[in-house]
Amino acid sequence: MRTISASTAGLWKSAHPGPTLVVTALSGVLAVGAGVDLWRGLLLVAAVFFGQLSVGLSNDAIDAERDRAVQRKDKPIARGDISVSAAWVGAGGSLLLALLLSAPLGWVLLIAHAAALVSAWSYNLGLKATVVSVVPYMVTFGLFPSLSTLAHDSGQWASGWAWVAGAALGVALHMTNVLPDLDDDAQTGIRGLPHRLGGTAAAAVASVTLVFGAAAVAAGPVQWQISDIPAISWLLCGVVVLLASVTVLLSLTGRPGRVQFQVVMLAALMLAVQLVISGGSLVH
Ligand SMILES: CC(C)=CCC/C(C)=C/CC/C(C)=C/COP(=O)(O)OP(=O)(O)O
Repeated sequence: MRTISASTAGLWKSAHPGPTLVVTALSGVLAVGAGVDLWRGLLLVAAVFFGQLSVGLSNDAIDAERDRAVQRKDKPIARGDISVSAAWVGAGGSLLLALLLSAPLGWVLLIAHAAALVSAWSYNLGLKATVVSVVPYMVTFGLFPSLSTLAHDSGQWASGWAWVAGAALGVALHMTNVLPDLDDDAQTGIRGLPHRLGGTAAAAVASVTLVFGAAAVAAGPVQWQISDIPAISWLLCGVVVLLASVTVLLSLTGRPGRVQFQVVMLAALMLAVQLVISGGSLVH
């Protein structure tokens, strides 16, 4: 019989803990940048955390058969550590909590968060195997900065540049997240956009979109007046260009893809921190 702690550990591992924590941290940093009150910020961070748990758990529940077929050692369901139904209960409960925690922040925020989650679940439910696999990532991450600005009392949508930057980072995340799984996916019939492009081209697209996202975060808040970009933004933009080059170089040298995904997540966090340090506003 499985112990409670082993099941909890399995559920946590199944929820894609790395991306869950990074996306949750991003919501916190952006909430600070948007000047959200402490209690509203905490509610938002908790809502985003549970929303991400629901995305990660449902992803593994849906992929269970395929992951078993290729004997994925990193998947608790495929290893037999937890059951598919446990993952579904966790995913459903987390989704409910995400929506309940979003509701006190206003109905526009609730709808925006629900839309971001529907988009992410649509990836899990089938879009991941199609040529438009990147679209849910663009929609979810395009909406993402607005979750922080809508959580503010003034309840505004984020500016266009923030949608563009979020969508661009979403593309980079998708392109690099699938890199380590290209062979397993080929065996189980998953042919999303990065699979069709091939590993090196996907890494190249990730690098270009990463740099584009960094440019939008640096120049967007100053209405693309290049001379007004603060020194700290230039500096962090330079670091992102370096990270983007590393992403391509790692692919060209045939290194395992997990590192590229971690590089993109690090860059996304850095860009959010840059926005806060430079005092850039998400709403103009
Ligand atoms: C739009 C969207 C899904 C946003 C969610 C943000 C994010 C990066 C979540 C991580 C969990 C996840 C669904 C990864 C993709 O799984 P996979 O099945 O491609 O890869 P896997 O084999 O590692 O589970």
